[in-house]
Amino acid sequence: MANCGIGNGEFSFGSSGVGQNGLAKIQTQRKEADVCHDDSAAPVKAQTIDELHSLQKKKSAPTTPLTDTQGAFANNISEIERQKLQLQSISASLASLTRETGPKVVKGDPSRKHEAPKVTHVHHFTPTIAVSDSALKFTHFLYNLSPAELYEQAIKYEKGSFITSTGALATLSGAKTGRSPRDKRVVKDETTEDELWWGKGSPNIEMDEHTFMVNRERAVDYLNSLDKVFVNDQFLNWDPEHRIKVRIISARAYHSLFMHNMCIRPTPEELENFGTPDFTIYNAGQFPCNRYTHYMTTSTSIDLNLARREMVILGTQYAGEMKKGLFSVMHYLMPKRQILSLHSGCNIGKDGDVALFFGLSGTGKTTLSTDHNRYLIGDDEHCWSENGVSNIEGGCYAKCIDLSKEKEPDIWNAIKFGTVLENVVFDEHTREVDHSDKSVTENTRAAYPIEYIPNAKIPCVGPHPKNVILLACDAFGVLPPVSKLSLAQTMYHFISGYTALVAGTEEGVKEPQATFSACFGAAFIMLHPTKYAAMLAEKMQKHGATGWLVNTGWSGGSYGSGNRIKLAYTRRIINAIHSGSLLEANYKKTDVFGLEIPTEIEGVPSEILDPVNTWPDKKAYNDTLLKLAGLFKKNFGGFTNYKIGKDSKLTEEILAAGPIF
Ligand SMILES: Nc1ncnc2c1ncn2[C@@H]1O[C@H](COP(=O)(O)OP(=O)(O)O)[C@@H](O)[C@H]1O
Ligand SMILES: C=C(OP(=O)(O)O)C(=O)O
Ligand SMILES: [Ca+2]
Ligand SMILES: [Mn+2]
Repeated sequence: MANCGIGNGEFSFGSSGVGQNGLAKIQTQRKEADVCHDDSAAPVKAQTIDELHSLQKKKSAPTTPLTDTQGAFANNISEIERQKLQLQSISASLASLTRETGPKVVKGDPSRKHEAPKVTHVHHFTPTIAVSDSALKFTHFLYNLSPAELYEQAIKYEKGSFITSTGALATLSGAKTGRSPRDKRVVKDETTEDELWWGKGSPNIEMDEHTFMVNRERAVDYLNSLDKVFVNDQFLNWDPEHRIKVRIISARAYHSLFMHNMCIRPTPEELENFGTPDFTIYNAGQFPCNRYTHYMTTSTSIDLNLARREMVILGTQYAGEMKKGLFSVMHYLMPKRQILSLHSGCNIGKDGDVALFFGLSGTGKTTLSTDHNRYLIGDDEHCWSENGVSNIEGGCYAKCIDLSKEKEPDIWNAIKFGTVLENVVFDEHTREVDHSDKSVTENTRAAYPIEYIPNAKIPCVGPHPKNVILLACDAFGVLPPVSKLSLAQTMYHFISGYTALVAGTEEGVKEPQATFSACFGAAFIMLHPTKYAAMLAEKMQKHGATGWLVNTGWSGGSYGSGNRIKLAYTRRIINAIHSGSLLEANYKKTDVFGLEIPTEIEGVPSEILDPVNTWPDKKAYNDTLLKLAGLFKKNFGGFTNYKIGKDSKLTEEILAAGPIF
């Protein structure tokens, strides 16, 4: 028997018969010969506790197998050389540009002094004596840690980090729980002055190169002053021809795990050959910007410098800034290569039919692209090139407020070990998350690797889209649940980018409010909206894609009196689009917006398909419809002087595709 229970044998407080303070060994009646020995396993091969602990961990397996031609010795040399180059690269990234060349960097956790660092630091063999204290300090960096290592870092060192009952890492993003679009600045230089969209309606608030450098220095000095920083080297874009290498330097394990999940994770082999990143983010979000600095209006600044290929984050820890910041960069880089960048979700059916889901935050991109009957390509950011579509990211970022297992099972099940759960509330003992609790924010989020969705399509690429679905969460409750669009109407609604912003994702939005955001993502586009619109029209035409407008918002009245359209109905509408059955339905045309609406869809009550039926007060409906149409017209006024594409015929058609009243 291997189990020595109390009363069966002996128990003592010392290691020998007599305790250190001389207490006699406690003896039960049993004689020595009867003592039960646990001999079910061989004794550990260690003489000391430290030795025992050293047995627990083994070195990660070499990622590149030793080849016969190179031999172990040759490989060893190149491995040392490779690690030296990596240290130099990271030191260069963290360099102060006004003082010494770059900090002395050491790989590994400074708290684990007894574990010899994997590589010794880079020496700067300068004959001069260091002129600043910062030159004497080492910067420890934790490079592409695994989720388990990042969990330990977060739980040990970051307040507000806990493991939930399903294994996710609950974290707090601090004072900011949504993006800060009014604090996003872009360096205006000779090139970007002409290339980018500036002025009214543009998300690009200008800053000069010098101010960028002031903020960059502030962030770099802050990061170098810390005990350690996290470095992520990862990729964007699943299209191998147009893959972008990104480096994210951050102060929090939370940020490192978030980006581990959201960007494409390199294989060990890809990491060995990573080289110099194409773009670098300095996330010093815990540290504010300095309001005495020119252009700074708050303590928050998210600064993009395209010439330097760098982004600096000060004064916000909301992780979405990093993901959406990189999305802005892609909105600049990809169109230069004739590739259209899209703020859309994307999935593909079993027969290979691809659908895009455009929409602003909270309109349903993540919810509707995550469909148990289809393969998920991505939930938020895509490219459409000559080769078809590709996801930019390696993960999803789902809203969690009121998340239910029944309505969104795949997202629910993705909230497990490795997933970052932001700003949720949980039971202090059971660690069960209450997804209805808005105590911290309404914008609670889960960030998980895309393979946590069981039917993810990996690699995340697909052929040219068949359906282009424009999602609008209409808080006025007057847009039909679904309309079939002509190409001109698709372009009109794409450029308009209408929705009602749902509270939370952007700072300062407490109630849903009507908003127009060009290309369903004006906060992220860098060029004039008509550039993206022209590319979309050209691609839709060339590949014969059908446009649809789906209202995932209110029905039977505006926000406050009506109700949000049931997710189950929206899913059936979307199913009918995917299957092709909706294309064959009977249609009628609505007044004012001139939208083609189906008279019947399987599984959806026919009366809700024309919103006028759902409003008890018909006059209120008509007034609201005209009010919204007026808002559309006013907004589109800003675009009437632009030509879309080479074809002035299309431009005229688009102008005529808006509401008529
Ligand atoms: N009819 C509906 N269609 C889509 N989403 C709905 C609907 N009704 C409620 N929702 C909720 O709205 C939210 C949509 O958010 P999400 O899919 O994350 O938007 P996005 O990815 O576009 O930011 C989810 O919380 C979802 O549960
Ligand atoms: C992360 C965001 O994306 P979305 O809400 O579109 O999923 C955001 O807008 O901050
Ligand atoms: Ca989004
Ligand atoms: Mn989303």
